[in-house]
Amino acid sequence: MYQIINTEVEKYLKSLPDIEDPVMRKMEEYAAKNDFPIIGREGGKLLYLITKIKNPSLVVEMGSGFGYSGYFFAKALKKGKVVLIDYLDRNINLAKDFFKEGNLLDKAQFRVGDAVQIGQEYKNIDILFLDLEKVRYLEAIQILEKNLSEDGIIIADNVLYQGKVVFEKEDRKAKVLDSFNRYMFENYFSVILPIRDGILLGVKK
Ligand SMILES: C[S@@+](CC[C@H](N)C(=O)[O-])C[C@H]1O[C@@H](n2cnc3c(N)ncnc32)[C@H](O)[C@@H]1O
Repeated sequence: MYQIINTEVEKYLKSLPDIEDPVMRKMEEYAAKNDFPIIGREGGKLLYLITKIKNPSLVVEMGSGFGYSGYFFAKALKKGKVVLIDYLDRNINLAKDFFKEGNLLDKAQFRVGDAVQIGQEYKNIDILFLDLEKVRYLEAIQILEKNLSEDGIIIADNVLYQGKVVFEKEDRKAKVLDSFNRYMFENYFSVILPIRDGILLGVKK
């Protein structure tokens, strides 16, 4: 794993005062205990901010895990819903439990199955969040882009892939992510924020 942000800067960022939400904290503890990769507090707060600014009617998450990223979307939603999709029943059931505890069940829809397949059922997606298998990012956007609303936003996590897109260009996943990033920069107005593992934001040109 390569260091994307200077360690001291990262420490400073983590030391700033933060929101307290017992369910969020519980989810972070679950992730740490089970070594489950989540977008993390800074990434989650970015999802929250974008949702507040955008005021979307429909958010679709591809690869929801046990609901941590979805929780930030749901918490920020004023209207509409977030669709959480994951392959694993176990993850989605856990997400339902956490959402229930956070009183957010009415903001969410839970789906089990392949996110690329299920995602296609939704039209006019205002925020499409990609956090599924990295090798499927390019396929996912190419299939789902027609389902985005006019000013839809794409958010993709892990696009720097622990720095491997820069330092291990021959790595199979790094290659696919590099192709995805290039596609997003050519066809969309995109930026990559070096938060944690790299988060890409894109809108139609
Ligand atoms: C990195 S974890 C998701 C973390 C979550 N987004 C968060 O930040 O809290 C990736 C998840 O995607 C799921 N997944 C991977 N490929 C998928 C696919 N094609 N369809 C549905 N789920 C998928 C895995 O089961 C795993 O739970």
